Amino acid sequence: MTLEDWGWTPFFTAQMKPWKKSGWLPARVIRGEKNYFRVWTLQGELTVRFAGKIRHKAGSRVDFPVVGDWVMVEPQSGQRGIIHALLTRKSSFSRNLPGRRKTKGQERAEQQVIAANVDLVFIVSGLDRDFNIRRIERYLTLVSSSGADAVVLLNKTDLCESPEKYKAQVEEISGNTPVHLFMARHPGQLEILFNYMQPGKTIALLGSSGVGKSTILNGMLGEERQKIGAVSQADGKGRHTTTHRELILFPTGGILMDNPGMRELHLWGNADDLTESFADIETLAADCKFSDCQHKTEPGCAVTKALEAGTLNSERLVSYHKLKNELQSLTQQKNKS
Ligand SMILES: Nc1nc2c(ncn2[C@@H]2O[C@H](COP(=O)(O)OP(=O)(O)OP(=O)(O)O)[C@@H](O)[C@H]2O)c(=O)[nH]1
Ligand SMILES: [Zn+2]
Repeated sequence: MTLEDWGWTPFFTAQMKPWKKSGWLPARVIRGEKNYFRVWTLQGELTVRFAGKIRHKAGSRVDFPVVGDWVMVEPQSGQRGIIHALLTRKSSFSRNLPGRRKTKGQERAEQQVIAANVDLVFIVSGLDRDFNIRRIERYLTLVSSSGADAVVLLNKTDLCESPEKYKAQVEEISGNTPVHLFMARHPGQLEILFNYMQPGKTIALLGSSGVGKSTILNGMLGEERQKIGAVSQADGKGRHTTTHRELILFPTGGILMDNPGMRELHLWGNADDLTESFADIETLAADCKFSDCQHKTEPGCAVTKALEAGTLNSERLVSYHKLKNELQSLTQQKNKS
């Protein structure tokens, strides 16, 4: 196993310089427990703690390692070690923890990093009652602010009469993001996902509870075990509701992040993050008469014009305004804190 198999790239090599002679090892966080982390290094898996002095220096939660992070570890005896530094993240996946901290009675925005250095996110949505285009829009915005790429999986096609219609609806808003119809219960379909797996590439699944993330993950793990001829593992019953995040290295190449259902989806980012997920509206906005047009009642608004012409869906515009408000008020809260 090489560092590259675990996602190491020149981006991280460039950050290693100060520690070249330290004897510390680059390590990827594969699991975080309350007081320790499991990391992978070229010397195998280690159980490590966060050095006290960094813990003291770390100003906010953002500076604490999370699953997917690369850290510098001082190895110790007994497969243990100490984390001395956190390498800058290539991408990070955050949410806002609203109302967790108060400053002078005011709610303060607090960023919680959930996962780091994810390259690709499968946004999973069920084609049963769960389907909600506005939620997909929200997930697309969230992934876009993380710096990762996205793929939309519309799962449970067997429970839907006209899956193609939903696919077309999502393609209308997804820009360059690929959209696939999917049936997690059908093993033959997993190939669609394996096509995205590559050595060193970290993939995460995102979607509300019950959309089929665990089913997909178990399917992929099962298939992987068959591919490498491994005996089915002790947890052969299949895993149920996931309770922690961890990275799973596929011996045939690629890393999958097991991610618990994200129920609270509070965005973290700023209004610029909508540029990608709402490229259609942003493009129209370039033709508005006023550069600070809010696309509400202003004259010469190209967005309102598209709405009247029926080329822009009104619900999509409502969703845009809502997400924009949310991101703007988050920026205000951040500036206060
Ligand atoms: N009919 C049908 N059911 C599916 C499909 N994929 C998953 N399911 C079922 O949907 C239910 C929820 O699936 P899970 O894989 O547990 O969903 P999850 O997203 O991991 O949920 P959390 O762990 O709560 O986040 C299970 O009963 C699955 O068997 C599918 O393609 N078709
Ligand atoms: Zn406008």
